[in-house]
Amino acid sequence: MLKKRIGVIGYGNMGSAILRGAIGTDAFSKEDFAVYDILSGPMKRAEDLGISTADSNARLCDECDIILLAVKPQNAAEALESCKGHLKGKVLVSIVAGLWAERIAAMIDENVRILRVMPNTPALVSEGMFVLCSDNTLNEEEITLMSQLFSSIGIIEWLPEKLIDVACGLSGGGPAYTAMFIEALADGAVKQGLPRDTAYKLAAQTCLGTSKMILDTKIHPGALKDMVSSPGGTTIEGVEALEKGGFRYSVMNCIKAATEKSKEL
Ligand SMILES: NC(=O)C1=CN([C@@H]2O[C@H](COP(=O)(O)OP(=O)(O)OC[C@H]3O[C@@H](n4cnc5c(N)ncnc54)[C@H](O)[C@@H]3O)[C@@H](O)[C@H]2O)C=CC1
Ligand SMILES: O=C(O)[C@@H]1CCC=N1
Repeated sequence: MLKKRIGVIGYGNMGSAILRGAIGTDAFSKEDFAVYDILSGPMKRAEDLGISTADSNARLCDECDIILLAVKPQNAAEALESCKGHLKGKVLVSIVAGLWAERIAAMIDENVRILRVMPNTPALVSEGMFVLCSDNTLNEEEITLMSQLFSSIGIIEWLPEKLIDVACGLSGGGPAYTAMFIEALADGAVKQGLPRDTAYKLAAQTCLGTSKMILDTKIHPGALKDMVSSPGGTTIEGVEALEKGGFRYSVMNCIKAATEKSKEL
């Protein structure tokens, strides 16, 4: 068990993915966490896993040293309001998209050390991508603990806060775009006669293997593409079809749209 307890405000998609990912590792146990959610469903899901729950955000803050804010951007002000007077001297880790640390500090008006983090849902299977904000007010021990928490369930990267919006556009939302790509690959294969379950398996493992090659061998993505595309072969036919459909332009526009939205939130 850790010396510090982590309280999670909002046990939804992301809060539960982080928590369930972390308690599935050797580094953390259920006793290291507590949860509060305004809805009974998420509270019951946490309790069913043996995670302790508090009866309010204020009580959760009193019981924990580090508070992970994992509510939707539109609920952040209300959640922070309910913590007022209970955060002094604590660490607040916010995963809320588009909510700058300065705004959080102004909302709580207390002596709180703040860290922004941009996570993603593959945390649930310990393959998350976490961008941690290097402009923060944590002490060395807290930075070590946060690095330990997030690297137990994925890869971490420290970036200045001005780059968190683009990280939100790329890795925060990326699982949705990747899942759409996998679905589209599978649809294409189903059209060509492959059974659907087999098509999902082939598509997902192909994305997993390609990602692993890029991360492990550091091969340039363009070199990997060239390695597969034989002259006059099958793959270059597919590459041409993707380019005709504006594939790269669409993907670049997707990241632009998501980044701009994060800036607007
Ligand atoms: N879902 C994702 O893939 C990612 C989400 N994020 C960020 O994570 C945050 C949470 O997103 P999701 O988990 O998708 O949302 P969600 O809607 O699945 O979960 C939010 C939870 O917060 C609870 N909640 C709302 N107001 C509350 C309050 N005042 N006190 C306590 N609990 C409260 C809700 O009942 C809900 O269970 C968002 O700010 C989002 O920007 C960041 C990266 C990826
Ligand atoms: O779209 C959303 O609200 C969140 C932020 C990052 C990924 N998903």
